[in-house]
Amino acid sequence: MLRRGTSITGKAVGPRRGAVKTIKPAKTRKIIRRYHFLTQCQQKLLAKLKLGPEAPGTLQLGDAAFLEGMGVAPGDEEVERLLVQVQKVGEDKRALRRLLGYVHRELQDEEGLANYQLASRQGQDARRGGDSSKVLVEWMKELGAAREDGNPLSALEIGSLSCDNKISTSGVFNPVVRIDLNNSNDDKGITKQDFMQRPLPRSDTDRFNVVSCSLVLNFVPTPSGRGAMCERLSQFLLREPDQPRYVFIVLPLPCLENSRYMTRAHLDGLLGALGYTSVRYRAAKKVCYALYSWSEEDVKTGKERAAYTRRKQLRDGPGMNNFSIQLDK
Ligand SMILES: C[S@@+](CC[C@H](N)C(=O)[O-])C[C@H]1O[C@@H](n2cnc3c(N)ncnc32)[C@H](O)[C@@H]1O
Repeated sequence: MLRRGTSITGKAVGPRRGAVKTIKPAKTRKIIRRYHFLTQCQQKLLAKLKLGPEAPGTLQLGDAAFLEGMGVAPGDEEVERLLVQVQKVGEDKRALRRLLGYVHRELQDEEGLANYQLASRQGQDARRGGDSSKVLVEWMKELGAAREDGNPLSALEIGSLSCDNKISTSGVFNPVVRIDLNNSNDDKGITKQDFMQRPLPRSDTDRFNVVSCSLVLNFVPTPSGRGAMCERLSQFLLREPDQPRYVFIVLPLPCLENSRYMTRAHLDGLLGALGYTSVRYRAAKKVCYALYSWSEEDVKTGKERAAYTRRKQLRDGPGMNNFSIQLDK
């Protein structure tokens, strides 16, 4: 289907335009779909151009074709048609950089991002009956890790969209440090920060009992980027002995159930190589929740880790996707 004409910039739905704070469900889905479509286009264009994720920022500083693409009017029919078939666009580097510029402009549009986040926040309820941290809180209580006696657990929430999610309101976690790549400007308790750029802790003061990574890994565009994110998670877990240490990961169900390169067992193995042990897992209708405990002594090297540094096809079938996570060699 040709997706055109609708910019994620949208109309007066984002917080920066003032009072309107809701988006109709159909529009919510449209905004989220458009954003994911653009992210995928960007990923494919970068791969074709053999460029890294930082390239748009550099090209923006003076590449003529890229800047020309940035100047194309949103919803341009010809460009939209090319984007839908981006794999088939030839190897003309100039044309590819022009398309990249077009996609980049829309992805960078602050109001569009605010709308995307607003849509995602609203989508949380529609998608899975509430925010995913409900499951995290439930599991922490089940495991006896949660202490509501005035000595709660600390948490880092990556990809936080709201200060009102259970992770922040249950009393099980305190403090909760919330970060997100973008910031919808209406939520003062969320710091705009790329987790991959967050300064590494020098002591346990900057580390946490729990790192939550809900629907974030699938947002990272490349397998090696996802691997790097997985690798980085444990840097933010407490080192002090006897402290609970967990990561909570939520993924769209098809990432594990319908991928050629990823299964639940493979994810457990990959995280196992990084020192994690699976303690809870639940597949819901559209997403899956997973909780892992971590221990520094369980970090593997050599062959056990090397098995996850290559993309290996695990199964195949019609309609399967290519989601994968790859560790650095
Ligand atoms: C689909 S939303 C999910 C939000 C929410 N956690 C949930 O479960 O619904 C993904 C969020 O992850 C954020 N994100 C992706 N990569 C990130 C990174 N490297 N650092 C911080 N936030 C990131 C994006 O900005 C986006 O808001």
